[in-house]
Amino acid sequence: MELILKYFPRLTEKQKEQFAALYDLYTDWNSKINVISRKDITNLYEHHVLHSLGIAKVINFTPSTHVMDLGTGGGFPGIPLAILFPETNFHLVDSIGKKVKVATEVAGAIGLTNVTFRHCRAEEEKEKFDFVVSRAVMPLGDLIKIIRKNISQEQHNALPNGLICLKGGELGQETMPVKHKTVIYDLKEEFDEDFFETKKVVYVTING
Ligand SMILES: C[S@@+](CC[C@H](N)C(=O)[O-])C[C@H]1O[C@@H](n2cnc3c(N)ncnc32)[C@H](O)[C@@H]1O
Repeated sequence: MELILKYFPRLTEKQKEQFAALYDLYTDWNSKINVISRKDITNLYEHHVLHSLGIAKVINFTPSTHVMDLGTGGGFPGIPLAILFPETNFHLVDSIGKKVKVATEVAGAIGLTNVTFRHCRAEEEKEKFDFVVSRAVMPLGDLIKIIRKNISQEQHNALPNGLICLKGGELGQETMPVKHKTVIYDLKEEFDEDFFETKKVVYVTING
């Protein structure tokens, strides 16, 4: 939890309480329904919460922005982002119902009111959003094909609408989209911990 304050020092008391509550909630839910590797639960704040918040080092979502988290699993990056941006709306989608249940239960327990959930394949989701965020779901090219239909034309943010994903060191093997403006941010520039040495945020403009 101190780790989150190290990089996001201006949290409100409510946000601090919400972040602090995640440890017990995820430890409990993860023992029943596996949403993160069991060995990794002690690294929850570094590997999952702070990693999710890497997106906030790239963009400050304006209030009433609509964001879809594609393949949210137990709620990453959607839940940490929803805590950090309480006036932004997050729609968390996953094709596995029991994972959506964990995300729903955690969000309910900490009183998040800016999140909605849907158990479906993202291919079936027809709503429009300003941004789609995603971590560890599928290669960039496949993501772009699926979410092109979901990106709204109306712009409300400093960056044009598009896709923002968290990627690991495997990025070298991924084909970069040729038709879309793409910017890669190194999280090692933002966070000192070794875990972030190879971690990137990839931002792809769609309808910019
Ligand atoms: C490796 S997990 C990552 C979960 C979460 N984003 C995280 O980082 O902890 C990938 C998730 O993507 C979901 N997924 C894969 N393809 C999907 C699709 N087409 N539509 C919705 N969810 C999908 C899977 O059900 C799974 O929960």
